Amino acid sequence: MIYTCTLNPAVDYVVRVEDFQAGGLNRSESADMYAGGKGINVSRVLKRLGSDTCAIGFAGGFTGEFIKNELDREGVFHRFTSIQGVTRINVKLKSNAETEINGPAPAISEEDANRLVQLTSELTKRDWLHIGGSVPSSLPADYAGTLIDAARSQGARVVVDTSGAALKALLPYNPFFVKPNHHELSELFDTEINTKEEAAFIAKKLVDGGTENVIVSMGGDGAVFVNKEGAYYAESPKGTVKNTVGAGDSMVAAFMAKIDAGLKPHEAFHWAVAAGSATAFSDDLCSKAEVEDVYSRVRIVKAEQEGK
Ligand SMILES: Nc1ncnc2c1ncn2[C@@H]1O[C@H](COP(=O)(O)OP(=O)(O)O)[C@@H](O)[C@H]1O
Ligand SMILES: O=P(O)(O)OC[C@H]1O[C@](O)(COP(=O)(O)O)[C@@H](O)[C@@H]1O
Repeated sequence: MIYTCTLNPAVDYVVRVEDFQAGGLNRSESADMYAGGKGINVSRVLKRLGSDTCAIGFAGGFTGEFIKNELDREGVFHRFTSIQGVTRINVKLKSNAETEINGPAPAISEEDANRLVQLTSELTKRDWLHIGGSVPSSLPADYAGTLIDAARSQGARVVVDTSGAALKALLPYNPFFVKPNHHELSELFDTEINTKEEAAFIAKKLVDGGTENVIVSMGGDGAVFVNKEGAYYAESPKGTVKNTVGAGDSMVAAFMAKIDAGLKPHEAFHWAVAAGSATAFSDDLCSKAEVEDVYSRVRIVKAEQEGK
């Protein structure tokens, strides 16, 4: 079972405005709400791809109820730890450009935090623990590390999809897989990554440091995969981009699903790029059929030298 842990889930409120004017009255053409947050998106895609998954994390208030109801509707199993506060709403404004406003997290009590640690300590060596998204500031700085230790005590496999200080703090735990985008990787190494070669060079540093598999996603420019065996580059297929929210999460879901099904890491990478692009080309997250359709249009090539 792949457990996805979203410490700071969100209702994603997606509004489309024809020609957005900052400071003026704008009327939206459409407004849709989705159960969001990195792990929740990953679980939704895993379910669509036919993998066993369970979404965990903290949820509270009417927005927390909305998320649980949506997951029920899609048949995604979940075991959220209930909190007193209200789960945030993240605004995704689609106009001439895509603008995102991600809200702060509600406070998490020590008791609720401990209940989630207890839950992750019940995972077994057949399970995965995916930790995704931002970490509420009310939690202790080493909280996500505590979750990892708890899950690993029984042998669960750990995947990390966070950014900034949270990602930096979790790398010493040697995750099985991380998927920063090139901006997040640039920030982590205080550098600027513009090309696939540069992304592979920096990703190899993560592999040398103990992370087993690294995908660096680069939006419409594709992605790079690096592990101990070498590096691969992928081009994103061309298509009409409708929504890139959750494209990265879709990649992560497909990579885990295919490794879990026994594929080699570079083959799982091929599926991961297909899933990312399939989501970019659809209004919501990708379906299995959409991923299969895009798969044949993804080109991956092995880099000539490891890390190049
Ligand atoms: N404009 C696009 N055209 C085609 N594929 C895309 C586009 N944007 C994203 N993707 C696909 O989704 C993946 C993840 O997107 P990216 O924006 O890098 O991740 P994140 O959502 O984590 O920032 C990319 O590697 C690519 O496969
Ligand atoms: O926890 P964070 O970093 O604020 O991110 C949460 C947001 O990221 C998402 O999970 C989308 O992530 P990606 O676009 O990176 O796949 C949204 O659903 C959510 O609003």
